[in-house]
Amino acid sequence: MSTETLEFQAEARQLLQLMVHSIYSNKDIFLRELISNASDALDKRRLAGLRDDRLGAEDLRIDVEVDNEARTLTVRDNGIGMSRDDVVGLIGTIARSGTAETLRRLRESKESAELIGQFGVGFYSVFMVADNVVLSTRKAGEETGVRWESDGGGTYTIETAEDVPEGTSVTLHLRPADEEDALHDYADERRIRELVKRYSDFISFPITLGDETLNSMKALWARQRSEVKDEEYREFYRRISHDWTDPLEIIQMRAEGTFEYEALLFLPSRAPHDLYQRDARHGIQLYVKRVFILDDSRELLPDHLRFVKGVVDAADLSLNISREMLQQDRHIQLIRRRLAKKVLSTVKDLMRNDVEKYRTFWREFGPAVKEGLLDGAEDHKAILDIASFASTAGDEPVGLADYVARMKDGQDKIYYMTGESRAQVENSPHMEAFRAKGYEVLLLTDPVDEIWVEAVHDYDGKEFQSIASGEVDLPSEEDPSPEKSGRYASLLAWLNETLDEVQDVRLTTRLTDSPACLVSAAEAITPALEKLYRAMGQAVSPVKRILELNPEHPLVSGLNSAYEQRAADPGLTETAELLYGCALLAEGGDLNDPARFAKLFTDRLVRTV
Ligand SMILES: Nc1ncnc2c1ncn2[C@@H]1O[C@H](COP(=O)(O)OP(=O)(O)OP(=O)(O)O)[C@@H](O)[C@H]1O
Repeated sequence: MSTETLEFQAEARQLLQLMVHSIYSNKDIFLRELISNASDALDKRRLAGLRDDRLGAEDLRIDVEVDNEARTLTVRDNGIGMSRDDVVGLIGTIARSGTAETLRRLRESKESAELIGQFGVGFYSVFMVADNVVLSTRKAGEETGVRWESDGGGTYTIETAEDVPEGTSVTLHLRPADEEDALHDYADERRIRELVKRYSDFISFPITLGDETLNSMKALWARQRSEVKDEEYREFYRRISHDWTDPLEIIQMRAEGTFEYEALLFLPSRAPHDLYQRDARHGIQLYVKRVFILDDSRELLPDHLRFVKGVVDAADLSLNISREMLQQDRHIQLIRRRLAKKVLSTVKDLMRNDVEKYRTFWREFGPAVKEGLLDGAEDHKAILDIASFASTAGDEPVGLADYVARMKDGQDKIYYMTGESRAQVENSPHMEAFRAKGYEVLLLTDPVDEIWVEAVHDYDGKEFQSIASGEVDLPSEEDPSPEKSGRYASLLAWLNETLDEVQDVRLTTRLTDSPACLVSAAEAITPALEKLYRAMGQAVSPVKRILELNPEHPLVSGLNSAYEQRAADPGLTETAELLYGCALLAEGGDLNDPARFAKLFTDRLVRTV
């Protein structure tokens, strides 16, 4: 058979370069990557066998062989194998999205090694320890096999091979050991034994070296928590999550009775890069009686908990269950509800007992969890219970229960303001009276906050109230006196007519230092939400807002007197425009015509110098 020489795809080549000139400290991990791939291939084979007798295989296993003389190490499985196209497409290419980005991060990052596994580039890690690699494989059910070989440079060779058994074997020609470079002697059986035990003990297929089985094969989720070492959990987490940081929290569950299942879940300690991408992978694998069935099982946890990783092993499902069937299955829905509850209650415990961990969790995943406030009401209360928000009360985020406990006498609402940043919200004029009177205000600055506050009515019977929309009714606050309103009546009417941008002009007690602010009508959408809808491509007609004036401010009272004396003065119209513009700028809004504002403003300044 003729041998073909092919080039690695450009990104793959770059990645190989990184591996060959590896500066990563932990080169041991190549073995775990190979075993992990072999185990995946065995899972696929077992599943294929369940669905098609011809693909079944006895004695699924992973064999490791070392040849000290030849300095080779082979990892062989009798799993699903690969066709020629598979080899070219999967091994010669990095097919997953985000590769360019990954490479950039790999090059720049100090924690580079931690990124290798995350993006499905595991196989290439063999070039950290080998200067030549041969992969022989035959796909289950196919007649002929394939032999692939590369030294990790720009090219590889590929040829048809007749005498290859079903499954895959990968033979590494090992580079000379160099302890200084943390390149150990991987032809040393003791080392191999130790590495398999450390990294791959829980793999559910036997991993053998000669006659010896190296791993215990115990499914971690079926073992008592007290029997499992933290290190074993961490390794397992790494395998299923491709995240090299340790998990934040481990959750183990077991349900007995009519419908039995076991679950082992992990809360990661940092958000994956694709958390907010629509096609982001979910982290739950489904097993049925220890047999791997599916990963990326979206049905097992609601979307807003998509970052949770782990395994669910259900005893009573059919091995033939498909994704479509999962969506319909009543038991699955039950599991989903229980898992979601358990995750939220675990976070609640952290909030009480381990604030550091809780804070990490909420910082990384809070915005995703809050998406759960937008759909069915099921977990609203549990989500609000574990939510925390920046607040005017201090630098640390506060929970709603704490907010409610601190509410002032007579206060019956939870005050909040949404916006793009803490500074913007905190310095906005709307905050003035609340600050002056000592009311705590929550500062909601995640984009999702704009939406959920519309959907959720109250917490613990206390209504959410935006301080930037509707009328403020601070307890014990009096409305601007009727007498004062009378004195300002003609100014208000005139401004209302003059300023096209506003829907109404009125007096307020909301302000102490600023002359004016803009508020949304109680039922209207906020400017931020308007912006958000536009960004999502929805047509929204511009929403007019209400200009509120502080009658105690010299600019407002002065304008009132001036208007009484010389209503026809065109300078007053400019003052009105400037007043409106200042109110918009103060809350971080965008002026319609910044050049005109700057000009009017400059003209005024000229008169003062
Ligand atoms: N022993 C094997 N048997 C069958 N297919 C394999 C084997 N090893 C690798 N492959 C195929 O090659 C693909 C690429 O492997 P690689 O290790 O580079 O990435 P991955 O396994 O997808 O991601 P990760 O290593 O991060 O889990 C695998 O997804 C799998 O389809």
